[in-house]
Amino acid sequence: MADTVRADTVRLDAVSRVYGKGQGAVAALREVSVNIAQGTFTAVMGPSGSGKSTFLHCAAGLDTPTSGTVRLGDTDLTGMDETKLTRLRRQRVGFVFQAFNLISSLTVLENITLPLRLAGARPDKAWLGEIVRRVGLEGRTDRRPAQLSGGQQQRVALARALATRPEVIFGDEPTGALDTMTARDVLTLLRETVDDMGQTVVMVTHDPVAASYADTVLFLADGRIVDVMGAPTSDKIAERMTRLGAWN
Ligand SMILES: Nc1ncnc2c1ncn2[C@@H]1O[C@H](COP(=O)(O)OP(=O)(O)OP(=O)(O)O)[C@@H](O)[C@H]1O
Repeated sequence: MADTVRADTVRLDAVSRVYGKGQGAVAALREVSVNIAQGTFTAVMGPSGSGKSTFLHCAAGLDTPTSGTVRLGDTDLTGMDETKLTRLRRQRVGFVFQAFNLISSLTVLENITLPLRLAGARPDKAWLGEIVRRVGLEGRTDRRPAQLSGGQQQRVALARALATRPEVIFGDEPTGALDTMTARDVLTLLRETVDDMGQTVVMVTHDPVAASYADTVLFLADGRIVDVMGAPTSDKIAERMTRLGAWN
């Protein structure tokens, strides 16, 4: 597949995000440009305050850049009103957060199908069965989130993110609340969605081991992409982060 040309799923061109005005203004992103190809797994790392969350929020249509453009496939998000952005996020983007963000009064299956119902789409039973099986939740779909372990809850969140067949899944520290072994299971699942299902995943993380599951690691410092690493290993990532002063 090395000679296959992949389309870009997410594309940022000269994206800047400035919070506040005048003397107190903070440039969280400075002219960031990056293309993220379909069917790839990208990790975003950088010291605290380097702009990782801002990057993710701008790329996912949760925040609007001060300047520059963000594209999802052929769609330019710049200038979209909140109603259109909400629809786009529901139908074309999946999210996995550190805190799982499941609804405690709903069953596992109801949580998984919630984005579909919000988007007014009819759940495709075969597809739901496939993702429930993939994330290893067979036989648990009638439970409530509180009856599941943290790792199982994050699997529900991943299944929920996959339910609408999104063009991209954004993860914000998706393994941040999990113990090491459980985190590895969830990372393996994310990796499999990329390798087996052609999913595109973009994940912010502080953890070099988590980032090593990606194809590419983007390093942010002071609002800029300062390095891009292919074929990452946790040692190479940790060394790069040390040079960025992340752990001083
Ligand atoms: N709503 C806001 N108002 C003002 N400044 C903000 C706001 N959100 C973020 N910032 C500033 O923008 C910069 C980048 O923040 P961001 O949260 O994107 O960094 P981060 O790399 O995700 O940090 P962390 O690893 O600590 O979560 C920081 O200087 C932060 O203080």
